[in-house]
Amino acid sequence: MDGRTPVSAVRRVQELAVNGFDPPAAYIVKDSGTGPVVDTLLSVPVIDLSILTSSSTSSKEKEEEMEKLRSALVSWGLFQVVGHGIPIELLDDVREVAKEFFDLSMAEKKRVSGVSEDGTVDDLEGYGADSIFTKDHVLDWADRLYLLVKPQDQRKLKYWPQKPNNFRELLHEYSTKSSMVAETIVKKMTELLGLEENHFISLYGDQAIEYARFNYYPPCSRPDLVYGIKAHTDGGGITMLLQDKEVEGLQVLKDGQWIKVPILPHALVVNIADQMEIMSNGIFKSPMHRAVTNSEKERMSLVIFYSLHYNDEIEPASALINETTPRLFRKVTVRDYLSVFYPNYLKGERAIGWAKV
Ligand SMILES: O=C(O)CCC(=O)C(=O)O
Ligand SMILES: [Fe+2]
Repeated sequence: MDGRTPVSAVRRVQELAVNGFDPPAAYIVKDSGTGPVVDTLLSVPVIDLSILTSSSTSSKEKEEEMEKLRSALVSWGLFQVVGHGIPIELLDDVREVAKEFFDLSMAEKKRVSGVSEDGTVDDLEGYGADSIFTKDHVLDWADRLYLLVKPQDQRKLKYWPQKPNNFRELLHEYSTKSSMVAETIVKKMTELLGLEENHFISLYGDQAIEYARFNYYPPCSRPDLVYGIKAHTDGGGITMLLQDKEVEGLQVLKDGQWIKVPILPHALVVNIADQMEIMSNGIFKSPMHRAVTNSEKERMSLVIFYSLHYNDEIEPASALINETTPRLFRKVTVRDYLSVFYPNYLKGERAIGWAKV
């Protein structure tokens, strides 16, 4: 990473938003604006995880829920999960503490920033906004707090806010509980693919990588011209997202149409990411998704990314490859994949083509 001085690295979108002026050119989308979301009868699948985990549900119910999960993974790559077992109070508390963090003064927030005062991006972790690698990528209307959560001994606590004072504890607790949910879901995915139970274990084992990203989207006077986060797929294995409790914004691309992901206040949104698309030989889809802003209300989301370790090699499971379903992807290291992924992500393009055979 070189040390150029991008406007967004010095200023935060929150600072740009307070004056209510039109967004600067660097944030404005180049095509014809953010465009309409099609009204459709299609609705994002909702999976009740408790049906799959409880000993008191019948095998018929379990089969039906597994079938729903299979169809969600194959045709959407994104679904909402209820019955996940994370206490509602914890979800509310972690959202609240994150909101309190973004409400702190700019000086206080910048104490946990990976960006120096002169705008040099020292570290992608910490409080920051989009980092600029190329001049031509359009900036997102968002500020972020990005923290490595696992492996635990690699946490950079200097970027973990000490204010609000229960922030660290709540993030730790939330991420521990959400890892367990991720583990359950990944095991069910393994079962659906007919693979050996531990096939994807490195997604949540000791060496797995887990990042938390708090996205803060200030209101924008021209939501028709900017994205909170531009269309992208995620680069990890799977992603778990806690939406704002009141303000919508997330959309997923399904069969060429952008579809809103409605708010279910205590559900988690789970999406497949690129590593899993590769390992499942394209059976599970890593969907394009994006978030839009609005002119009245700030919005926040908390996203946890689960990735294999950088040194791991990923490739389609051999049991999924045969004469009728040929191998779609090469063997690549996670490190190489992510190094191709990131510049593409910033440009709003998919990287997965690079890993195709
Ligand atoms: O804020 C959202 O709803 C989407 C965030 C997201 O997709 C991401 O951080 O990768
Ligand atoms: Fe995402």
